[in-house]
Amino acid sequence: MSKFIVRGGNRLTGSVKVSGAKNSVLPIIAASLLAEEGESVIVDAPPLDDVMTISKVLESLGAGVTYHDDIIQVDARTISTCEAPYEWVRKMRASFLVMGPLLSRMGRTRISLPGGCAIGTRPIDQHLKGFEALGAEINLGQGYIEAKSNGRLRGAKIYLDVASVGATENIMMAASLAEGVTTIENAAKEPEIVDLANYLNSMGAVVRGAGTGVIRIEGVERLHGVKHHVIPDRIEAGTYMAAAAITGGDVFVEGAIADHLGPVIAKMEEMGVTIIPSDNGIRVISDKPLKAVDVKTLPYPGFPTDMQSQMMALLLRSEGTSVVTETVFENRFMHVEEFQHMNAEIKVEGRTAIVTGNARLVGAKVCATDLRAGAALILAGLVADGTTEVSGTHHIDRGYVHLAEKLSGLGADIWRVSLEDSLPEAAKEETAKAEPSRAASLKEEAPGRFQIQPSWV
Ligand SMILES: CC(=O)N[C@H]1[C@@H](OP(=O)(O)OP(=O)(O)OC[C@H]2O[C@@H](n3ccc(=O)[nH]c3=O)[C@H](O)[C@@H]2O)O[C@H](CO)[C@@H](O)[C@@H]1O
Ligand SMILES: C=C(OP(=O)(O)O)C(=O)O
Repeated sequence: MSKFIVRGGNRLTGSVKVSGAKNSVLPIIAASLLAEEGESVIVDAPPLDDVMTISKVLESLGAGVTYHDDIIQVDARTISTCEAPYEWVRKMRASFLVMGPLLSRMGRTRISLPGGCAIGTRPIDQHLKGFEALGAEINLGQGYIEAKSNGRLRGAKIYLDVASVGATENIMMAASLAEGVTTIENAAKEPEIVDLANYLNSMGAVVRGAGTGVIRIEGVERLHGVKHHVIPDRIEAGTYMAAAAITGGDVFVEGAIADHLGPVIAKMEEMGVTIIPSDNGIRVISDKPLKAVDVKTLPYPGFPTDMQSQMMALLLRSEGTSVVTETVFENRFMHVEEFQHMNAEIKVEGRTAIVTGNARLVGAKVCATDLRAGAALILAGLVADGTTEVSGTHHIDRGYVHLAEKLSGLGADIWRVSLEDSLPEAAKEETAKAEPSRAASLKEEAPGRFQIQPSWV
């Protein structure tokens, strides 16, 4: 068990480097399953818990996976089963992305149903509709989904009822080895879709139109392993941009691609933040009071739902009242209650949250209910009076590499404590309440009891 401790009040300055995109690397690792020849080498793979989870899924299928210095190597020539176990699929929805590759390469697959999660029910009907259109027979039972095809999948025209990122990716991967041409209409347009298409194309696939609403895939007979560099994580970048903006800072977010962050940049500029994009990153200068703005999440190129909670933290510190509308997920306001523990005034009405600005945030014990909620609470902690303790760190570890270290590098007063079970209750209580100086001295007094959490590597 661990938590982040944040002491508010520091202005952030300096430079922070963005890691590879979680939402790119996960489908790309899944797509490596399609390589019947050669090894796949995925560079700039961030050492995230989600990356470990998908690697475990691949290993359970018989693939060889190694990780070293942000490089993942996958040998999928050795896959021996097409059944992905509950043990790993339950941990992360993106595990379901192995279904398309397995179905098209092996002609059959059985995968545990991915669970719903805090932010919404997250059905998979569009993935299954796509597989059926490609000729697969789908059966559901005992918590598993089975898909079978009689020979090769056959290309088809598929219209997605919602522009689902995961369904677009799963269908693109399945269609890459299908016979004939597949067209996905109302496809998702996210940069991660383009990254996956580039990866598939360098493996030998023929995918055209990624990044637009219509993607055309001409099936090929075989794909091979390649080396690929994952794009920088636009949501991690947006989170550090928000950290600079909320603290009145001046931060260079190295590696951030302005083209991928259009709506985030537009909203921050509307708030009065100066954004200077360059070839190798984005500089964010926040030297004026922030102005309230309204935000509505939408599929790309709209405002990303994965930045909604971080934006709400900023709006709490802006002048005026803002309206935040979440249209992508039906339950993505769980952070509101946690913000309220920090003295925030927010009223939720259905999919809309009315945020009262100029909040005097106070440090509190709060819980990350999902990945981005955790990031948003840390942002609020950076400007709160006193100390904020954010638990639920396993959510944050899914998507942020060395978050405390990166923020400390910019001057934030944040660190992570891990309480070993052996620590007496009284000491745990004391530490939980401790001021940083006290926690630091406890670290020295009891070496081994406190530690920076190791990453999975
Ligand atoms: C690993 C990954 O890339 N995760 C991202 C991906 O998730 P993910 O791929 O799961 O998100 P989707 O784009 O599929 O979901 C968008 C909406 O479509 C609905 N839906 C989806 C599939 C389906 O078959 N039926 C259906 O109704 C969902 O419930 C949701 O309301 O895109 C989301 C939306 O940008 C991001 O928040 C996630 O960070
Ligand atoms: C919702 C997210 O991810 P996932 O789809 O992996 O749950 C996210 O990255 O904010």
